[in-house]
Amino acid sequence: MSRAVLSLGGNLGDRAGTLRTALRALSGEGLVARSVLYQTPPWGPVEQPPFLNAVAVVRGDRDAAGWLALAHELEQAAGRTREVRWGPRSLDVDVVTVTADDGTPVVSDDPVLTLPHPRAHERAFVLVPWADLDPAAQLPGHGAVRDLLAALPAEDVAAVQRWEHQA
Ligand SMILES: Nc1ncnc2c1ncn2[C@@H]1O[C@H](COP(=O)(O)OP(=O)(O)OP(=O)(O)O)[C@@H](O)[C@H]1O
Ligand SMILES: Nc1nc2c(c(=O)[nH]1)N=C(CO)CN2
Repeated sequence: MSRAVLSLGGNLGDRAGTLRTALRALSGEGLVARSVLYQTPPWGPVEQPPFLNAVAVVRGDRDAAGWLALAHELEQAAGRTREVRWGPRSLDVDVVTVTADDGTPVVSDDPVLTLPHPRAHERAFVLVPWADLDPAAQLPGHGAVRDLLAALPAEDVAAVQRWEHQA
């Protein structure tokens, strides 16, 4: 058994419908908790519409590769095609962390699955929903999620806004 933190986001089509469908699918995959949906400005160099983002915690029989496979299944079910890096998409699911049941974090520098996710610590669209869901969350190798948020520019954090009030 392992526990994974997943980041979900999308900025094309029916964003809320797509995210809620993916979160419903996670209910059958050991969903432990999920954040509400947040509206977030696009992170990265590509000019594009705002995203909706959420974070989910799942626990089940899968190993790290199994959580990545699930992430890809959810993206495919949402009709995702891979085009521009960091560009618009109907659904992106990233594996942020995987933790074994004894608390050991999975660490990997394999480009097919890098863990913890190498950019999570600098993304308010990941850290805000994650801290909301689990105020004591830790990102292995980087420390407390709340401290990482405190280190980001305040305007980046403030721009991540609760879009629905109840999950
Ligand atoms: N922790 C991870 N979670 C998801 N994908 C990962 C991870 N580590 C490596 N990858 C690999 O990254 C590849 C590209 O992923 P994707 O197209 O979602 O990138 P992106 O969303 O544009 O960028 P980013 O990874 O910065 O969010 C995937 O095919 C996957 O194998
Ligand atoms: N706000 C926000 N920005 C992004 C997102 C995302 O999910 N949310 N995903 C991206 C793909 O890598 C690039 N930029």
